[in-house]
Amino acid sequence: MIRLEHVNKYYKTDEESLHVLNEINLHIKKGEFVAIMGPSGSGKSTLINLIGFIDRKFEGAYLFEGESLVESNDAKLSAIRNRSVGFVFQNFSLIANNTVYENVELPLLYNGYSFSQTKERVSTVLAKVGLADKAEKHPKQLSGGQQQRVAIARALVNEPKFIIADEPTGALDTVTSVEIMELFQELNQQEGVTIILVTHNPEMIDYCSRLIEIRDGTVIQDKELVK
Ligand SMILES: Nc1ncnc2c1ncn2[C@@H]1O[C@H](COP(=O)(O)OP(=O)(O)OP(=O)(O)O)[C@@H](O)[C@H]1O
Repeated sequence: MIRLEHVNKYYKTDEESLHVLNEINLHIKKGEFVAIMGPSGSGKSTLINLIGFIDRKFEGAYLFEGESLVESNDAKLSAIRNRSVGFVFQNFSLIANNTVYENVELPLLYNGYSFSQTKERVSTVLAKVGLADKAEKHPKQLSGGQQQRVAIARALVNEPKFIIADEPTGALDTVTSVEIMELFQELNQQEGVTIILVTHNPEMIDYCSRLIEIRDGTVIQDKELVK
């Protein structure tokens, strides 16, 4: 599904050029649950921004479902991003003044769904993440773990091809982190959701099917994890 070939990325200033991704070759298949680990500054965010169609300024090829996106303009890339990828962040990124329902509904607003289709989809994903009874609450009335479940529901509501979760448990306590990782695992194993997880926490890789380690912009290890 995701194929990177000889990808190099530089951040250039007047004085210097920083080589942040160095000859990345990666193939991520549908249904995988991939952990990306590496020290701070190793290039993880740069890599997921590229995979998530946020950044298209790099050298090399990105083939998504066999199609090269290098020539796509910003409008086409946003359209692909909206229908292909759901994002989950460390800080949840929910809108405080909106209800849970309104937060989850947001990605659907641009897609021309009817009121009843929207309601059906939002109810389905809220049930999937265990929040069927919280639709009318506001984020601040929920625990951190529940807020992250709302963010996961929002990421899923458009039925994306894959999910990028950037340190999704970074702001949560240990027990809640386990619950969130179990939810990701369940979504991956039972619903076939493809997940790319960035984490600093080695305990999180127990839930994943593959580990990619990055150092100084280079993949230093890429292995399947046997359960
Ligand atoms: N917009 C930018 N302009 C210049 N340099 C940048 C920019 N964004 C990132 N960098 C540099 O690129 C390198 C890789 O950064 P990146 O954010 O991808 O690392 P990371 O592995 O995600 O780190 P962290 O775990 O701290 O989030 C770092 O040296 C960083 O300082």
